[in-house]
Amino acid sequence: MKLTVAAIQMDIELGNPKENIKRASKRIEQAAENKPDVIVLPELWTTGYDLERLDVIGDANGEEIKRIMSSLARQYKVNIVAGSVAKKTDKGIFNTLYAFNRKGEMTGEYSKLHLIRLMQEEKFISPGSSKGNFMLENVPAAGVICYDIRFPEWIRAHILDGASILFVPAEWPSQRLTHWRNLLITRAIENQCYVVGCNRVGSDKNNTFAGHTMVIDPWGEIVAEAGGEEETILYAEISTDLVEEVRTRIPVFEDRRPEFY
Ligand SMILES: O=C(O)CCC(=O)C(=O)O
Repeated sequence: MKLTVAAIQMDIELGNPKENIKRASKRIEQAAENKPDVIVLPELWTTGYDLERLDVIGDANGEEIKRIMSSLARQYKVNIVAGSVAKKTDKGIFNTLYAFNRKGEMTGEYSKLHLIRLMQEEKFISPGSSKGNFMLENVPAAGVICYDIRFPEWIRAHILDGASILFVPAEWPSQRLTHWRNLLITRAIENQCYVVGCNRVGSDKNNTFAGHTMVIDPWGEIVAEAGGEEETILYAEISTDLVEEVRTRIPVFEDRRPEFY
């Protein structure tokens, strides 16, 4: 099966959900003109890392974003991996990814498990507690968020649950671009899966962000990669047959020795 991905590499206006929702909706409309199978957004794209104000500008139970994204998915008959947003609940604020199918039904929800202390995320956001596997058409997929890719055991857990495409919305800073590119490529090689990393561009008061939205195939080859500064929509084709081919050629999953790990 072949799927076309459109990953939206956008700038985010700090603390301004209204403006960011307008921008992202416009980008989704643009991407939909090329009839991709799935559209992807970056991490915390409604608010940016305006952590101190998330209790005011976060989305109560994610309701507004779920409504808008579900309606866009239905309108354009496209799957949407709606990046992540700050979800306010009575148990705390979560950094939560949502996925929708072409009918606008929610197919996945995942709250970031690993919070990045370097950016003080843990002071304002509560960690999730479950995996991000979901079905994309008939293909098992998973979503994790940004810093999560530094934890190979967490990614492997999703792959062992069947995922053959890993979506990674991010707000990854430029100083660590080398880590972003190498971690994504390595996760693709070791798990013999597609990796779609969707990062933002632009700056906030603390960081400049790296862009370099990428799609990597299960052999570790870069199928498409955006630049580091421009807003763009990155298109790439995914072939699930290649996942099977690579896993047959080097049967890593059959050769594992988990009794020793
Ligand atoms: O791990 C990193 O270097 C960056 C992670 C990050 O920016 C995030 O999780 O938002």
